[in-house]
Amino acid sequence: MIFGIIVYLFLIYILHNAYSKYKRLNENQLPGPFPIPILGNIYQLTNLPHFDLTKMSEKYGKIFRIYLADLYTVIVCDPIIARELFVDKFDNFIDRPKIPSVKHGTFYHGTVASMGDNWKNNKEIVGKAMRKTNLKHIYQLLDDQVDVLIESMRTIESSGETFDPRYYLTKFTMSAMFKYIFNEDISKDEDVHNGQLAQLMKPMQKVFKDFGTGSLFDVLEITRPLYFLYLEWFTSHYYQVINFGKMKIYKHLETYKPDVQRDLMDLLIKEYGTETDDQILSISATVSDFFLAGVDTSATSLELIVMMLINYPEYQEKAYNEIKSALSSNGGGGGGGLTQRNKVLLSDRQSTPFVVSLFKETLRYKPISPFGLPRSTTSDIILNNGQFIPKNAQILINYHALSRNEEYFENPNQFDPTRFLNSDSNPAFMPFSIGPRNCVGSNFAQDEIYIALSNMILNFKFKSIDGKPVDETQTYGLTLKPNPFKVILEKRK
Ligand code: HEM
Repeated sequence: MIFGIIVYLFLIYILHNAYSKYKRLNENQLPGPFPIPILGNIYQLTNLPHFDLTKMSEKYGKIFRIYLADLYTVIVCDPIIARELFVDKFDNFIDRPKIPSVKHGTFYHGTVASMGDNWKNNKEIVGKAMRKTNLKHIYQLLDDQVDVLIESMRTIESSGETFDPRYYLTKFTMSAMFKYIFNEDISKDEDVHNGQLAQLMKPMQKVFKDFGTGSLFDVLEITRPLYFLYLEWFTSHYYQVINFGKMKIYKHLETYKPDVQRDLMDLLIKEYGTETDDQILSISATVSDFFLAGVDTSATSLELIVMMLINYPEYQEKAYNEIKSALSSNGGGGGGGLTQRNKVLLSDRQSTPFVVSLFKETLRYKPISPFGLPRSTTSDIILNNGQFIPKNAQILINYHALSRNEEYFENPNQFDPTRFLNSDSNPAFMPFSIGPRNCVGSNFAQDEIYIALSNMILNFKFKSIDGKPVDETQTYGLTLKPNPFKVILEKRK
């Protein structure tokens, strides 16, 4: 009897689920592959979904829909459409999907997870705080952190050991963020596996894993409420990151003076206030956003550039020669007088366009973030071409498809940094997204990556440990990482 009822309810559920996927939403609804009840189109995706979805766009066009289980998801593979959505019709695409993993931990506080007018308010506060810290202070802090990185590399080189780019570059971006937000120095000897770096790094890695792989329970409507409770009651890593931020707020408050701004935390305290739990959560969620969105992204970009420098030694030499000649002609700027400086500064960027192009081409050729962060529609909407997108649809930009689009890039499957030398901008190159909700840390990221990369190239030649090219395969996750590899460092004379 009970078994019969369960089977009956299950059949009703399947029928209802199928109906919700097969019913006609609008006469101009988006095309897309056939979804099955419950799983939708998940069964058509492999562990490299950005490739699968690029392939699908050959059949369904520049914009199409898939069902990730029950979540109606729009895949955008064209820069003009991306602009229409994220710039021209921005207000309709302002939100993030209201799924348990977005709500969990922050309850839609902070920058990444907030929605609508709350997001606008948060963005204004964070933008203001970042503009104020984006003065001389940030240049000095990046400079100091690069010194620590180069010193560690020198020690490795002189001891004959191999260099582990993931470990040291993550430590570099993590230390830069510690200095920027908390005004704290991380010493050369501190380990990412012990001490306070580890206190934050370990739970962050678990959060990346959860977000990166995604969960079926997040996208199945029937399991969402229980999944949210599971995340809240039985997982602790997101709260460890949030609580780390809270602990730092209280520590800051012990010495806080409203008219002195030591770091980003002081500015966030000033802008949000700390009288209510809500304000404290807003600050700690913002801090957690910066660590989660800004450490791994920059470290992975640097790791990928090092990989490309090894695999394309001719570009490594070209970059080195460009830096050397920029330092000779700009020699006095760093206090070196007539002698050549032995350190690259952010002010050298103008004189080293090839190094900048190397960074851009790596982000194009190997986008680190396959779909950026998902957006969600606030209402039904008709696009310029008449196509219909329903309310609460998830929107994903397929960055891989954009960067391999022949309409915008000649020989898109070729790694060629020179393509960015003569063109200031390409509408399909948007690694930091576009429109008012693009990456708030894009300037910070570009400064940090430039200063680390150029000084590494100036000081060392990178080689693979077996003389062969490094395997360029990337593993899918929140960021697309290469398989771990080690590097032989050769000191430049
Ligand atoms: C190479 C490095 C980076 C890349 C490629 C990158 C890319 C992105 C992308 C694609 C988005 C999604 C924007 C959207 O919804 O359309 C984003 C959002 C964000 N990024 Fe970055 N990012 C990088 C580094 C950073 C850094 C260093 C920080 C912090 C200093 C940061 C902080 C954020 C935040 C807070 C958001 C959420 C913005 C919002 O919801 O308003 N990112 N980033």
